Formats: sequence, C-alpha cells, structure tokens
Amino acid sequence: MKIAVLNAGGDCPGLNAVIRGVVLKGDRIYEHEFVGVKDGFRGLVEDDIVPLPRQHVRGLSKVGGTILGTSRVSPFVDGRTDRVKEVLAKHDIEALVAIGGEGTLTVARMFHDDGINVVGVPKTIDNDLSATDRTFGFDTAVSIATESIDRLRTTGEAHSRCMVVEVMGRNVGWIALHAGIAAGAHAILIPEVPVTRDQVCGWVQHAMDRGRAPVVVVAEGFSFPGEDQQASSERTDTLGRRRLGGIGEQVTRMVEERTGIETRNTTLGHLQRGGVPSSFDRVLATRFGTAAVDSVSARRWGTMVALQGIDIVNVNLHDATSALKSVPREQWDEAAILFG
Ligand SMILES: Nc1ncnc2c1ncn2[C@@H]1O[C@H](COP(=O)(O)OP(=O)(O)OP(=O)(O)O)[C@@H](O)[C@H]1O
Ligand SMILES: O=P(O)(O)OC[C@H]1O[C@](O)(CO)[C@@H](O)[C@@H]1O
Ligand SMILES: [Mg+2]
Repeated sequence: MKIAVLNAGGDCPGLNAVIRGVVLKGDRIYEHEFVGVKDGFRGLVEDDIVPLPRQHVRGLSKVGGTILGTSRVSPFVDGRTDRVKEVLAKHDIEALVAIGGEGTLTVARMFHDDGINVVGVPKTIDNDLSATDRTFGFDTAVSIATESIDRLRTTGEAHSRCMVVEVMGRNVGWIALHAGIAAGAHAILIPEVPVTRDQVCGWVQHAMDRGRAPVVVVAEGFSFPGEDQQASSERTDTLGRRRLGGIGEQVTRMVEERTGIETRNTTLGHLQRGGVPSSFDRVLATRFGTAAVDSVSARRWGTMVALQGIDIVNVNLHDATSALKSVPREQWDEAAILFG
C-alpha cells in the first residue's frame, strides 16, 4: 500500500519518532511504500509530496522538530476536499497517517467523513486531547518547564524576589500544573480554576514571610475571574486565532504593586517545544507510530491510536475530537494544599 505521512499544527518533540515508527514497521512488516507531505496540509493542497524511504528516518527518534516541516495552512479549498483527493489520487496514495492536535484530528475526521482513508496520531505538548491519557510532547514540555523553574528559583532566592513563570498549554493547564508541582511552586494558576488577585498575593506573601522566594506558575490561558478575555497579543496565527500570552507580565505587575515585593516575569514560550524529546516521549511516539501503521494495514479508517493506562488502543476520531481534556478541579486542589 502507498501511505502518506503528514503532521500539522505546532511542532512537538516526538514527531520524528512517530514518523520513524510508522515507516520502519510499515517497511519491515508490511512492505508498504511511504511518502511524506511537506508542511502540514500545505503539502496536500500544493502537491508537495516527497519520498519517505526507511533510509530517511534512520536515527530520528531523538531528533526534535519534524523532518516534514509543519504549518497551520487549511486543507480546504472553497470549503471542499476535492483538491486533496486530486493530489492523493495523482500519487496513488491509498491512506493518510495524520499526526496532530485537536485541529489536525478534526480535519482527519472530516476527511474520513468525506471518504478519505485516514488514521490519526495524537500530538501536542498541551495534553488536551480527551481520548488518550497522554499525548507525546507533553512530558518533554513539562521537563523543560520544570528545569527552567528550578533555575528561576535559585536566582529568585539570591535576590529575595518573586518569580513568575508563564507556560504554554493553550486553553488548559496541564503543563502549568505538572511543572508547578514538580518544581514546588507556591501558586499555580490555570484556566480551569478561578483564582483571585488576593489569593495570589496571599500565597506570595506567605511564602516570602517563611523566608522563601515565591514562585508563581501561570498558564498562558489563565485569566482572573471577571475578565472577559485571555491575555493575548494583537497578532493572530494563520487560522486568525489570537496568540495567547501576556498573563505572566500582568500577574508580575499586579504582585509587585500590591505586595511591594520585587517581582520578575519569564515567559518560556517556544523553548517548551524545542529540542530533543524525553525518553518517555520517544517511547510513546514510537509506539504510536508502529500502532498507527498496524491500524492502516487493518484498514481501521477514521480511528486514532491512543494511550489508555499502559496500552495502545484505537479510538474513534469522532470521540477523540468531541471535547478538550481539561484539568479536573480535584487535581488542582491536591496541589493547592501546598501553595503559599
Ligand atoms: N475546525 C477546523 N476546521 C477546518 N480546519 C481546521 C479546523 N481546525 C484546524 N484546522 C486546520 O488543521 C490544521 C492544524 O490545526 P491547529 O493549528 O489547531 O493545530 P493542532 O493540530 O490542533 O495542533 P496544536 O494545537 O498542538 O498546534 C490547520 O492547518 C488548520 O487549517
Ligand atoms: O507556535 P504558535 O503558532 O505560536 O502556537 C503556540 C501555541 O501552540 C502550542 O504550543 C501547542 O498547541 C500552544 O501551547 C501555544 O498556545
Ligand atoms: Mg490545536
């Protein structure tokens, strides 16, 4: 079978390990032929398809980024999939492995509904996909954020400052919660849980009074109760969505004004997506890749590979894209016992 591999949306540590897993198992066990789609759906619309023999994926499981490139270009021309079908047919491509977050997988579901043979693989540092216990990339992002917070703590302690750290995660607080717990933050602010300015300043002051340099971790999607919009730049991504970010600076100013404690903000940004994947993500991504090629070979169209417990399973793409996985209140409550 001739199979195209595509990744779309933001890049994510582990993408190359998935691609390697798909191609190596597909070549060795099933003797499939592979091609790569360049830069997400752009390659499908603009007919930018490249050969993907096993020699091209050697040694890739530890390499960050993606050898295919990625983008947020839409696959729909005049709202239709005709162009995609035309390009797939031109190259005799029978199936598509689509690696992506909720956006890419929503498109994969629409492709499936439209008769295109597709299997999905869940990717995102945000860990916000409901049908899988973990997405690859999340563990790496949490490790980078944790190490960064550890480093910020020592400089904070040297100067008796409060350190605020803004992390990614879009509309959910998974990265903030996990990195915050791991690094022993004195407050963790996430979009799912309303927290007032008074609470934040209370935790900061309490930590300071105990002789600690307060550390506040804030997810980019957090906003204080009553604020109608998340902090974002005026600039938008290619889908026209406002780019989140800026809440760390707002929290920093607020803490300094209200408590008088000298405070600094650090926004970790794309550092959280760069560089080598953690060993956990290499393993998960490799398992997802090899399972995805099994799904293609079994013609389980319209499904996505997922991690449930320690098992890789297949779930329906409709179920996988129906709701975002947000942080349950109880998990934040567990962490909040130790704030301040
Ligand atoms: N609801 C939608 N309808 C049609 N196309 C969509 C939709 N959502 C996303 N897309 C397309 O899917 C692609 C990827 O979407 P998006 O940028 O949201 O990334 P993602 O796959 O969710 O990954 P991540 O959010 O982790 O970066 C884009 O090319 C975009 O054009
Ligand atoms: O790379 P971009 O387009 O700036 O997107 C940033 C967004 O992508 C993610 O890194 C992954 O979805 C989010 O955490 C973040 O809000
Ligand atoms: Mg998305």
